[in-house]
Amino acid sequence: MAPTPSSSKLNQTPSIKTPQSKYRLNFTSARTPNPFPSPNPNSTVKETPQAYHPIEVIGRIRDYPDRKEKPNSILQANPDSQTLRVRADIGYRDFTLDGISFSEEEDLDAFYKKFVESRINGVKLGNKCTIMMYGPTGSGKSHTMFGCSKQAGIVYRSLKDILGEGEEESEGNGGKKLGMVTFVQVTVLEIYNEEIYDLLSSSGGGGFGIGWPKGGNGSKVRLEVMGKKAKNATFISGTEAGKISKEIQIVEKRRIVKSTLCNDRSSRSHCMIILDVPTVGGRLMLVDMAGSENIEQAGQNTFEAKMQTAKINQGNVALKRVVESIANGDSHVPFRDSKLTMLLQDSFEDDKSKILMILCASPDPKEIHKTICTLEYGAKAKCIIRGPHTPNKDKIGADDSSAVLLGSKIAAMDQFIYKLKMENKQREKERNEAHKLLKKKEEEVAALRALIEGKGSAASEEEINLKVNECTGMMKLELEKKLDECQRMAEEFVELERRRMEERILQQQQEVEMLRKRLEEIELELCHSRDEKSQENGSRDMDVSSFARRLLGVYVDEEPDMVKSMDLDMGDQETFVPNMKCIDAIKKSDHIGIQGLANYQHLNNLNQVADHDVLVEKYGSKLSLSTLYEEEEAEEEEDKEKVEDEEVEKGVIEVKRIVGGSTSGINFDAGSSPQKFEAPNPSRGHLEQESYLKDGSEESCLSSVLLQNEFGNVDAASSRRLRIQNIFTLCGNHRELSQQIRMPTPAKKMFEDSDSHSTPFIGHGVEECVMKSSDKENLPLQKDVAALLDSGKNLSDTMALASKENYNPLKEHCDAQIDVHVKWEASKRNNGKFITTLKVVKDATLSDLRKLIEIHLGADNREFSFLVLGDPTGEPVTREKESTVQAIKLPICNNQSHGYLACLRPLNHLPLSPLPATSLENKLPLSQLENKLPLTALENKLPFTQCDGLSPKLAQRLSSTPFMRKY
Ligand SMILES: Nc1ncnc2c1ncn2[C@@H]1O[C@H](COP(=O)(O)OP(=O)(O)OP(=O)(O)O)[C@@H](O)[C@H]1O
Repeated sequence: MAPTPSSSKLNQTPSIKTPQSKYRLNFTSARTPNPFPSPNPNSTVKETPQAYHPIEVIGRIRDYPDRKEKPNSILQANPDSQTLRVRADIGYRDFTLDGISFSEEEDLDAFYKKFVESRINGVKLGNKCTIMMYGPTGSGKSHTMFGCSKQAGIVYRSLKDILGEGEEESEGNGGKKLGMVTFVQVTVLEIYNEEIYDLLSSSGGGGFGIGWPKGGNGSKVRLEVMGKKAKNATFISGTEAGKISKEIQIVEKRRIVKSTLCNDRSSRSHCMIILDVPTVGGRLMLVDMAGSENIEQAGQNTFEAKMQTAKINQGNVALKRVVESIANGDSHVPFRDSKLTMLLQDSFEDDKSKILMILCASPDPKEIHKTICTLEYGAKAKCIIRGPHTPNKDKIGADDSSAVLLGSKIAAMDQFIYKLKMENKQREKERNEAHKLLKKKEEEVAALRALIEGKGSAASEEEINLKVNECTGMMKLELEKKLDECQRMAEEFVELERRRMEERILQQQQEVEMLRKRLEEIELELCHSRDEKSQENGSRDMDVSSFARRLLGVYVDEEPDMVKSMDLDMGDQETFVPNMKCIDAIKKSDHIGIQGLANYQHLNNLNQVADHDVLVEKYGSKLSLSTLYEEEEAEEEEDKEKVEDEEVEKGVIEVKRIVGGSTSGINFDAGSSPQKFEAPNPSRGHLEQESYLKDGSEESCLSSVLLQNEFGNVDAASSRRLRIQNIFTLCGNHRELSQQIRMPTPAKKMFEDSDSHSTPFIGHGVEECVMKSSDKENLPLQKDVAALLDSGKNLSDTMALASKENYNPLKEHCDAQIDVHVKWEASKRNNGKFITTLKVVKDATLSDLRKLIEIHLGADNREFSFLVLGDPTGEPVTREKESTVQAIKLPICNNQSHGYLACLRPLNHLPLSPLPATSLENKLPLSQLENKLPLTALENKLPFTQCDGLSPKLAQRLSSTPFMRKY
């Protein structure tokens, strides 16, 4: 067992084991003198003027006088009488106390005098003292406090000391009696189960020695604690110690006691006797505490006993905590944990109060554990140090540290304050700047207001104008940018279109060139065909050859002086051209309505004869040839001159035969040369013409007139007549051309869709006109014209009449017959060449129509089949079905003339025409053609079929070219 530090070394070495001993040790040198001198002369406690131990601990070791065999004591006091050694089998443990007293050695009187009497003397002097009895049950606490029959206890002795027994002091004391305090007030309280009972008071009555109950809590008065004292506690006062002591002993019997294993009459409550000395203000508190044993050790097994023991221990434990707290220097001392500590608070806090703790212990080895606990408790209580004025003065060091801490805190706060000040200055500076800025803005606002309100609208107008100018400038810039962009885009577009047009023109030029070459081939083919069939067909081939030459001549670069105009005011030589038209019109006449190729050729030969002979005579052969052919071809024609001369001779013979054999209005001098014609006899004009028509001859009297007029061998009347005849013809031509231009959309569109733009449909109108002119039904018209000529009316009236009357017979004629326009089917290699227009009866079938077409085709005949255009199947009509299909089933191409379209599909797939599928006019925009005046030589060379679909202006120009109307 570790030795307990000796109390004797308290002032020398820090032997105290309590945690807060360091604080206590720091002030050992500043101890104040003990105001209550220890009665024990052997006490080692040194009184210091500044600090002292408020609790003096004395050990009281009981004795067992009743036992015969005393147990070996485990307690042994050192020679200094301040160290108690607890011996055990395994060692010992020393406890330093303020005094040790063995009851065996010192009875109560000696003990009282040694350790208590001095305290009581202080009470008599007005001091306060608390004497507590602490120890386990059966350790002699009550015995020491109250004594026994043989010995008086501390209570009596104290009362005796305080009240005295009437004995006067000796003269050595100055003749002054110690018993000058004549009475004391005594209060006896019981603290049981954390309740305070007034043992001097009972419900059943009061007064000393009168009717006190023997026990139990039934008559006890429970008191409340007010502050640090029991409220309304009963006290007894007296001057006689014996009586009071007796009374105390009597009421003490009212305490709750119970028999335990340790004590037959174990006190179960704390008893507190308060002796107040009113005359001096002294107080003596005597506390007999209940046993501090453990519950198990007390043998309390029942629930009530355990609860009771717990309550008792609650007071002891609370007192123990208070002592420890004070010893540890805690800022809080748990006085309120129990009623006992609450009543003892003044004893611990009052500087004038002194505590004497008597530790009662048993030397019995069986009680060694309780003994050690008691000694430990006392040793801790002994460590309590009180300052000179307050019990917690030992916290000065902490205060110093707190001061340092506070100083550092203050410094930090100063620094923080400085920082705040700096920030405040910065913000103040910012605020001033903001204030200045605000003032400046306010001034600006005020100036603006003044400007708006005061200075009037002039300034505002200037500002507005300035802004408007700015906006205008910006908009102008944007507009210029957009204009530049548009200009650039336009230039790009124009350039693109220009390139496109150039490419197109180049392509068209190539096409024209190709067309020209193809025409030359056609001419050659026709020449060959003529050569081959010249013997069979005679003069007809000559006509074809002549026609081919004419056609070829169209595409020869025209001479600048070449006349192609239809102006009626031209000279006689200029009438050659319209006369050619008349001749061509006459060629078209046929009594069955079919364009007779033989008649056409024959009449053409007549033309050739007239042209050639007259021109040779008048202008020379070269000039005559140059108007019809190219000069280069003239050389070639010289090789064929003989053949042509034969043809001319045949034509002249034919003309002579016609004129001579008929009664035509044109009289040829049979005996004269072919170049000489007689003027027609107007009086016989009708008859001659009628006979001519009846004769069925194809030649027209007008042709004769033309020829006669062309060569200038006619008189003025005949010339006038000839011109009117030309007008008549031209009016018919013009009408038909106009009809073609006004052709309704379906029919026109049909031609366009069938890629038949190059179809010479305009030619149909001319032929039709000629046919009607040559028809019998046209006789009245021609008679009217003749009469008109005879009457000498002007040309305009004549022309108007011709134009007007020229149309009516057609309608009547169409009632019995229909027009069938025959053409080849258009393809990539074939442009849909127009063949002719045939007149057939309504009942005619395709088989009948085939016969006529084959006759018309003649040498160019080839196998073909009819296409019923518009048929969804697109299939041609088979040969077997042609006899069952009527011509009127063919698609209508002209609603006014009841024309029908017979489209032929070649079966041998030979290219009928080398013309390209597209032509220049079909590609060029109409507007371009209209505006492209005058026409170039290239355009004048275009075939007549190219006029179809063109604008009237352009078509008229093209159709006015006489060489282009026939092919
Ligand atoms: N020093 C002593 N000399 C003679 N007898 C004693 C002494 N101490 C105690 N006794 C006797 O021992 C018995 C118990 O003592 P006491 O009642 O004083 O114990 P206690 O500590 O008060 O116990 P409890 O706490 O239970 O009240 C008593 O009969 C008492 O007479």
